[in-house]
Parts: sequence; C-alpha cells; structure tokens
Amino acid sequence: WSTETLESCKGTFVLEGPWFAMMNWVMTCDPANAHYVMSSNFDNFPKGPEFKQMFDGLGDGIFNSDMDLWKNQRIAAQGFIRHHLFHQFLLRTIRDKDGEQAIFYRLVRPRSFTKLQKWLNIGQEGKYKKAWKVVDDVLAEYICQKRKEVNKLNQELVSVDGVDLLTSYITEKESTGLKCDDKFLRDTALNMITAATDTTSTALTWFTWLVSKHPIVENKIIEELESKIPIGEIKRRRLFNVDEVKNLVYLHGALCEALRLYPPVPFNHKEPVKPDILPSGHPVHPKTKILLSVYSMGRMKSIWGEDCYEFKPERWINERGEIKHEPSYKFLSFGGGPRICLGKETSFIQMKAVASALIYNNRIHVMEETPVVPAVSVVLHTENGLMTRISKRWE
Ligand code: HEM
Repeated sequence: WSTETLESCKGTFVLEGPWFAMMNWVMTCDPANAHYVMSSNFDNFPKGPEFKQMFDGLGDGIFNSDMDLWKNQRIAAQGFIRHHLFHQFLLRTIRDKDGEQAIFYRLVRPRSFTKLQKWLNIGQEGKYKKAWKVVDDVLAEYICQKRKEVNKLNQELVSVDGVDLLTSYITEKESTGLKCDDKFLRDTALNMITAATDTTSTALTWFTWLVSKHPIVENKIIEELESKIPIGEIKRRRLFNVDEVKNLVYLHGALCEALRLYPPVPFNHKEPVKPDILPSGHPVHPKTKILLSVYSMGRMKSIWGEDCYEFKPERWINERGEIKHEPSYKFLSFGGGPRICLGKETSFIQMKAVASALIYNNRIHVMEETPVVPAVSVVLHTENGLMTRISKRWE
C-alpha cells in the first residue's frame, strides 16, 4: 500500500491525524529527501526520543542513541568492528531455554495503555518483561564470564591473536574513553547482536527464496563458484573461505538484489530538531516524524526502471564485469551518511560464505504450501519462516 501510494504521490506523502493522536508523519522514499536527512543535513535529523522509547530495551546502545552519546560509541565501535570482527563471526544469538530467540521487538502502541500494562505487569508488557529478563540474565552471565577470562589473561600476561568484540571493549576501555561498566557492556552487546543477527539471517532467507524461484540465477551462482575452485579438485561437498568468496561478483549482485527487494530494515525513522523544508518541498517541524520507506525505495520505477519488481542480479554489474556501486540514498538497505551500517562489509562476507555453502552443496526446494510473505515487523521477516526440502547436490 505504501509503495503504491508513494508511487502516485511522487515519492512523498503526509499523514496527519487529529491533534490528540500526535500523528504527524511524512512518509518518503524520495532519494533527494533521503540524502538530505541522512547525510547533508544530518545534524538536524536525529532518530529522536520516540525511537529511543520504542526500543527502550536496547538501553543507551549505539542503535538508538543520538548526538554525543551516539558519536562516542560510533568511533569506538567502528574501530572494533573493522579490526576485530571481520574474520570472526563471534556475535551469538541469545536463545531462551526452549531454543526460541528471546529478543522481542515492540511496535508502537498507545502510550498510556503500555504504561498501565507495564505497571501492572500484565498482557504484552508482562510478556516483554519476562523476555527481557531472559536477555538480561544471559548477557550478565556472559559479561561476567568474559571479565574473568580477561583478568586471567592479564595475570598470565598472555597475548591472544584476534579477540571478540566484548573483550575489545573490556581491554581497550582507556583508549575509547567510554565508561565500560556492566550496564554499558550489556547495552553494547545487545545492540550489536540485534543489529547483526536478524538482519543477516532475514536477508539470507529472502535471498534463498528468490534464488529458488530463479533457476537461471542459481545456475549462474554455481558457475561462478566453480570458477573459484582450484583446477583438478574433484567435485565434492566443500565450503568456500573468505578469500574465495570476497570477489564473487554475481553472488554479490544477487545478494544486493535481494536486499533491494526485501530490505531487512524496511524503515528508517527521523525527527527534526528545528523546522526545515525537505527537498521535495514538504515542511517539517520538531513534532513531525519522518519515515523513510526503504522497502518502497527499492520498488520505485523512477529509481530502478520499469523492471524494478524483477529479481535481476545483472542490475548490479557494470559493463566491465565489476560490481556497480549505487549511492546509499538510492540503495538504503544499510542506511547512509554518518550512521551507515557499521557491519556492511562484514555482513557481505558472512552472507557470501553462507550462501555459497548452501547453494553449492544443496538443492533447495521451497514448499509451495506455505506462503512466503513479509511479516509486519521492525525487521522484515518472512511471516512463516521458509519451509524447504533440501537434498544434497554431491555425496
Ligand atoms: C544484511 C545485514 C545488515 C543490514 C541489512 C543492516 C542494516 C542496517 C541499517 C539499516 C542500519 C541503520 C542505519 C541508520 O540508523 O541510519 C544499521 C546500523 C547498524 N548496523 Fe547494520 N545491518 C546489517 C548487518 C550488520 C552487522 C553484521 C553488524 C555488526 C557486525 C551491524 C552493525 C550495525 C551497527 C553497529 C549499526 C549502528 C550504526 C550507527 O547507528 O551508527 N550490522 N544496519
């Protein structure tokens, strides 16, 4: 609905509710507006207090902070992610005792009702409280264990090659200038897990579904993978290492195409500090919420052409056979400007390693009985997972 409406409104429309509803939204997928709020006029467009309230469980972590609180964390996280995480996949999904993923996202509900439920510890709020306790307990245990490990290493004066992100924060706290107490470590770990796991797994789910619907694309991915296998190696089940996957152009294009059509984070939220006018001519003020529809942006004929609904990895490859780099205000799946996703490169390596192992070694048949549709959620999950029948390609 939003895509059709945005298409007919030249990329931007205003939603205004009655005064008591506090609903004053500008929804846009106009690249000029995206560039303005994400990059060129970044300082006037923080995520805003309402965003922080929606994700209050994430505490003061990088994902939902603004201004100085965000800036200091960004500098530290940038260094740590780039230097330590690239070759190590150390972020772990937290699961509760039944194996269910225990991170819950909350959609906006009337605030007074939410407060009442919170206070009475009932309904959805009661459920969230229990879920958050699971998350907090697991994180507290993990942080305590990590502190002990770090102390032991310090006493034994052992230096290790390659450390996980949490260790980096504990050991390098002086250089970051951040207060690395347990609360900070809890918020940071949770923000990283939230930012890194569901996004990557959602992208891979949509990618797998799209590839299974396009056998020509599947064959081209296998052909490209075969071109990386050393001559003389017999056909067998195998994994592809970082060096083998990093220059896979066609697979990269196929992943970008999945991320364009099904961006794991389908919206971006901004609240202006001062009144302003967007490049589309729409005035905004501090009570306006700006919703950037990343999902609709990937489906605009004016941006991607008449074939924008088609899954075409070739769209991402230039005449020299290299990856075509699209500006982030057009391909907004990783955000853009000073807040662009810190794990973009890491996630491509991870996704390529998983996708190549999955596709090269298996035939994946998606079951038709269960419809594959997006869930209405902060992360663009598939409503029913992805029911597949998998058979081995090689013995
Ligand atoms: C396909 C996978 C991924 C997608 C689609 C994705 C997308 C995004 C998006 C849309 C944002 C928000 C940008 C904004 O607020 O303007 C973001 C932020 C962030 N991402 Fe990712 N992400 C992915 C994987 C990862 C991974 C693997 C990591 C960690 C290694 C990561 C770490 C972060 C962090 C720390 C932020 C906050 C940056 C900031 O606010 O300054 N992401 N990501």
